[in-house]
Amino acid sequence: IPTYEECKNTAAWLLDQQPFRPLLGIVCGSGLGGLADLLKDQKVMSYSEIPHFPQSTVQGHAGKLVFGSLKGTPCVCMQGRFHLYEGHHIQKITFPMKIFKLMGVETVILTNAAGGLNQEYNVGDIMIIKDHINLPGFAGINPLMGPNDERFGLRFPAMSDAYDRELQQLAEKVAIDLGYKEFIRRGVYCTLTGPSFETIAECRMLSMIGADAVGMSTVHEVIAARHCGMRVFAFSLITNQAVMDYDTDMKATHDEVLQTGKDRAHQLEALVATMVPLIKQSKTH
Ligand SMILES: O=P(O)(O)O[C@@H]1C[C@H](O)[C@@H](CO)O1
Ligand SMILES: Nc1nc2[nH]cnc2c(=O)[nH]1
Repeated sequence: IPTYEECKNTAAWLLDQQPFRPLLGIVCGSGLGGLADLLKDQKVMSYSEIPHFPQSTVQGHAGKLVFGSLKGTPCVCMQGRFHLYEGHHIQKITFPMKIFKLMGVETVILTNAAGGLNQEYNVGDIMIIKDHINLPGFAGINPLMGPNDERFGLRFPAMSDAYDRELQQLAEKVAIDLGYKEFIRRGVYCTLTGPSFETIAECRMLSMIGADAVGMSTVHEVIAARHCGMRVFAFSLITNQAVMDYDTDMKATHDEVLQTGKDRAHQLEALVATMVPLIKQSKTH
């Protein structure tokens, strides 16, 4: 488990290596690493060269930290995130959020690939996350377990306002302006640990408890980011339909997940590129 001092060291090391003082952090979901291409004057670092950073092990997660400028906003982008199923300790999964905070990041945009549970959703839909269900949390898996370091945040942080409502509205407006009305959604994301995809009975249960999409990430990062006071906006790309019916041969595959990411890359990039300059930061840069 990284200590506060180790987090400080990593943040200082990263600031030392390159000229950007990022105000915005972006996390790329499976197959969505192309978002990093939005950044200009890039300075790219491999996770393997960054002190205390875990390594990416999943196809579609390059394992690179990219600094750069997006229409004037200094950004840091994780091209590759960490998942519980890779065997990382939960506090390693959220370590980059602490590093973001210590580098001065104010707002985090997280993205993921998810299965659509809501029967009205189609593959290729972009779902603005309005809330989450931390199902592993029900079984005692929460990134804030263990001693609390007050330098990051409160022992008992609220999560009822985890997903910034102003940013949700902004994203919806931008999406409509870009002509995405037909495939922009707003819904509840539920995380599971993976790596197995869900059974039919599990998908039915998740839908009944109020989830619109299911994935294997994001929630832990969001909890950590909110704990240390960053604003959070997140969206899911619905890469596949969750299988809800015994009368079908349909099944989830990582290949389909990556393919849908490729197919929608252009629209996702336009959404983020249009949104970012409209996000007010408290610091000037
Ligand atoms: O990092 P994300 O949540 O986008 O990745 C999802 C969950 C699994 O890692 C993978 C399954 O295809 O996609
Ligand atoms: N758990 C889960 N994660 C996903 N990531 C992309 N699609 C899915 C899915 O159907 N289920």
